[in-house]
Amino acid sequence: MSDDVHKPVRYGTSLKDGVDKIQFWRVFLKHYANPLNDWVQCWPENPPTYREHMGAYSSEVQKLGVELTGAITESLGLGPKYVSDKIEQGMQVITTNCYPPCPQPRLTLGLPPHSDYSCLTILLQGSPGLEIMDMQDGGSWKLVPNVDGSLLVHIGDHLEVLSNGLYKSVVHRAVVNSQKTRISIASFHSLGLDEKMEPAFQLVNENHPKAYKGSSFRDFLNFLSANDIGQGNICFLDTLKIE
Ligand SMILES: O=C(O)CCC(=O)C(=O)O
Ligand SMILES: [Fe+2]
Repeated sequence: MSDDVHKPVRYGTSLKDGVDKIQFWRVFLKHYANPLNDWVQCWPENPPTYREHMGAYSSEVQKLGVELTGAITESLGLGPKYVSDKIEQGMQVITTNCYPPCPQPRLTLGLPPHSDYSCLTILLQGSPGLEIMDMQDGGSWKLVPNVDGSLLVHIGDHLEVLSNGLYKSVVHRAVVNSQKTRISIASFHSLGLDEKMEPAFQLVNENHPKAYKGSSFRDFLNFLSANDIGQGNICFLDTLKIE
């Protein structure tokens, strides 16, 4: 069990076990994954096929993350290579979330409302439980249907920053149920640990002044380690906004 958010391999039950005030109905395993050869030997040895199977999944989903980032920067008029090479060399964190059945699911959450710090998150869910906040419907929670074999893609905080607010990061949470264990696998794609994400200068002008400060993945980890985000009153993106 580790509450040090800077560790490259962590498992635990809450966001920061024993530190955060509110505990959530989740166990997780979280580890770095890119470049695979640098990290795979730190991953769990059991079950014996874990490294092989998760390694194959991580590499494929990393390629998809690079491709999607290219398509998104192209849609912003920045060209497909604006950050995709940096994403290719950058951080990939894989989190496997396990939400056991909960006798009183209405009294807790699997994960509290949050947006991901990443540029992009690619999520595989085994059964429904992910909810997103629908800003076009007064901020109400909408359950994301589970389509077998499909992947879900979230815009993260760093893409909101890069686009100077044209793309919005998605606020989401995980709910639990009393019937069966739910598993999800999230792959977070970002720049290198110390590389700052800044709004693209091409998207900053008189009508759209720079709306966010630059920040790195390490800045996010420092924020996470200093704050209890499960209480719902503080989020990383808000600390980056320039009023
Ligand atoms: O389990 C889910 O559907 C959401 C997981 C998630 O939001 C996360 O790991 O950041
Ligand atoms: Fe998330």
